[in-house]
Amino acid sequence: MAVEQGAPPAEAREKHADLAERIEEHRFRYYVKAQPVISDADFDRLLRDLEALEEEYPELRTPDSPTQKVAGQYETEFTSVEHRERMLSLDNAFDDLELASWAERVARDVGTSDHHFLCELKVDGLAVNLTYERGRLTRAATRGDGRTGEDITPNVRTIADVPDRLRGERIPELVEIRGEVYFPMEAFEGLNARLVEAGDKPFANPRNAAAGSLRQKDPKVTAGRPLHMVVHGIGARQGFDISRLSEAYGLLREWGLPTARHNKVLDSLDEVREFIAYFGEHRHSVEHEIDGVVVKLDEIPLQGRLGSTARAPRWAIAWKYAPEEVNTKLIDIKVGVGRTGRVTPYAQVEPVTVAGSEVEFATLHNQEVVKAKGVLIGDTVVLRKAGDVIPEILGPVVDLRDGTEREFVMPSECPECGTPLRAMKEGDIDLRCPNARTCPAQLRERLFYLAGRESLDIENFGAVAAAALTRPLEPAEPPLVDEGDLFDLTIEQLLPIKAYVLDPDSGLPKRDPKTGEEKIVRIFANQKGEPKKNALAMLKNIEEAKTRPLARFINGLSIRHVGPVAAQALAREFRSLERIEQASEEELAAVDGVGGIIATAVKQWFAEEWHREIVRKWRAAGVRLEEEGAGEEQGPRPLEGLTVVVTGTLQNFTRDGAKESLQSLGAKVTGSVSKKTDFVVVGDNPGSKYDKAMQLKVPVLDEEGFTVLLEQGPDAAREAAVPAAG
Ligand SMILES: NC(=O)c1ccc[n+]([C@@H]2O[C@H](COP(=O)([O-])OP(=O)(O)OC[C@H]3O[C@@H](n4cnc5c(N)ncnc54)[C@H](O)[C@@H]3O)[C@@H](O)[C@H]2O)c1
Ligand SMILES: [Zn+2]
Repeated sequence: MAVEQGAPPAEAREKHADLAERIEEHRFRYYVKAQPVISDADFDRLLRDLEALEEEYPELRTPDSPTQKVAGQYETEFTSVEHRERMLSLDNAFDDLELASWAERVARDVGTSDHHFLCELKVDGLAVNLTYERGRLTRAATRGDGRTGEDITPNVRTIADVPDRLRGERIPELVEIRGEVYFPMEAFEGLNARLVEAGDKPFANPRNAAAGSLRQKDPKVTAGRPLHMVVHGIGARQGFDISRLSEAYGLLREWGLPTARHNKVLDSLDEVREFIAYFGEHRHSVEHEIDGVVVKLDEIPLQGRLGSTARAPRWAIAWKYAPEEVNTKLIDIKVGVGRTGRVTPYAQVEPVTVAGSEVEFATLHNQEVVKAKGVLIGDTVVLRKAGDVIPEILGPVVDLRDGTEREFVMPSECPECGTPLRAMKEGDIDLRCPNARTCPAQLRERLFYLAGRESLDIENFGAVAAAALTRPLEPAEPPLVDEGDLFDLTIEQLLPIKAYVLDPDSGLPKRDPKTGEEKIVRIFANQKGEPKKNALAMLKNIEEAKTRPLARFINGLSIRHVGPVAAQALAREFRSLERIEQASEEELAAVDGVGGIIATAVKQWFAEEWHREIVRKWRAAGVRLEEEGAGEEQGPRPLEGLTVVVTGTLQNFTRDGAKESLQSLGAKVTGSVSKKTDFVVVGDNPGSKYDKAMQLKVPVLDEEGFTVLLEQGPDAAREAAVPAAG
């Protein structure tokens, strides 16, 4: 096809001008105000759109296009300073193809296959240039447009990581050190709380907090912020010859500069891919937020051979991970009631996709947290979903407020039963619904937990069943008014039940997307009124659950402060629920892993008549509520006296299951390896406990060896162990 050399159509010019203007505006808000109004991902998309347009109409790619510049040139209240060497941005790779074609270009243009990749983490903060002259910090500046930055020397001097003087040997005449200043995630909530308290604007995320904290007129304000720095580059230099960037970092470190800990020099692109994949998985085990990996050519002479474009070096590329932060609208703040009556606010946001899943709700913990975050209902907020963690709201985008936003008010009554809420003890921040027995929310949540994995592990019994059995739309009388009748449920009781279909995240009724009406269904019966398969399965599973170990029952009672660990300890010590009930507070408190607070909570629990009634009904239904071999005819305890540590993932046991099996045979299970440990059971990905065991020559059992220990005892297991003991 013949290339037409005509001028770009007016439409394209307009689109270009519009995009360019928007990008400049967002850069100003981001770099100067530290209050961006769109997410980085949305910003990157705008820039990519502009690039695509310029790809199509190269004439539009003028030197002052945002694609050709590091950032804008802004008038600010700081003095401008020239960098001795330009500070550049980075080109991005968003997929493997882009990474591979970068590597290919590098290989072709350096003219030698003898080169190395230096992989670094991409720190999410703001770029700073430090100038050291004869070892003294003489200037610190922001990146600005890459040639001229802002002089922020007094502010940077307040950062503890940044040495005022370099120490050690071979200190050069002059060197520019480039790095990233960041604000730690853990300190972020506290900062916003203080800002809101003082009537100031909160920040939307830690990166903006870093920029805002550093670009302060008064360096005393900066000094009060816990800023850190990581060094990731070298600019101009005199009297400092380097041939490999990685080696230069070693020297910088000796001088006292905060170089990165996770850098790695690699030979091949495949290893680079592994590095990228590894930190994609372990993103949150790094001490600062990262948004990608920067791959650099390690050989400095070869870097020089490749040079730079107006915007970025050709010898480096930034691999960006999927963003974990998005902007969305905070539609409402609602409250939920948990199984112990705790009432927690949660955010309902306009649904967004982040880190691969759709998010509609985010936790807010309690009314104090809502206040500390400084968010208002109606705000645009930054929502973060990191790995498996529950989504959370970082902060509001204050600059988008239009005055219609309103403050959240914590309700004074339970949203499900109307009982006035209160703190259960003085000093408690959490408010609770005191109506433990009949509050539908608490009962539903308790049942859900009782049937859940940590307790009786009843399959086919989830949130929907818990709600349907306790608060059906029909019949008027629910089959369960508390957990007492759980083991007496019959299929006849289940068939007529009609209930809302609940959203598992919010516990709220789902709606028909077409009519907007709440979905109502017969939960346990089909159209013909016959039992559904899962109803029968549920009843069968409930029946089977009667024989679960005692600890699981204790855990499932939702006694305050009693979780799986305390439940184990109580079961192990007393071996029947009856004996736990009869024990004095002192006896309870004396048990290893129990203590005073739990002992009091257990006594208080049994003091309630309706709680004792639950236990009576369960017994009457055939639940034993004792450990096998309790009482006089105590079963054999072949592992009595042994101390065992379990680490890593086993195929046929959960961690708890492995523990329970050991404890039921009399072994003590502990969390750390010492000389007194008799065996360490090791599954997949065991970590440091395995190393410790090897070091101390403690016998290590794989899963097969573990089975030998359970079935044949310690002597046989010692033979099956990995390092022959002794
Ligand atoms: N939300 C908004 O409105 C808005 C506006 C402007 C820019 N931004 C965001 O800012 C970023 C773009 O800015 P950019 O030009 O700085 O590009 P960039 O963040 O993609 O990459 C360049 C920068 O990465 C930093 N960096 C971190 N770790 C590094 C390492 N190990 N080695 C080398 N450099 C490292 C350097 O400071 C360098 O200047 C993007 O994430 C963009 O989304 C957002
Ligand atoms: Zn209630």
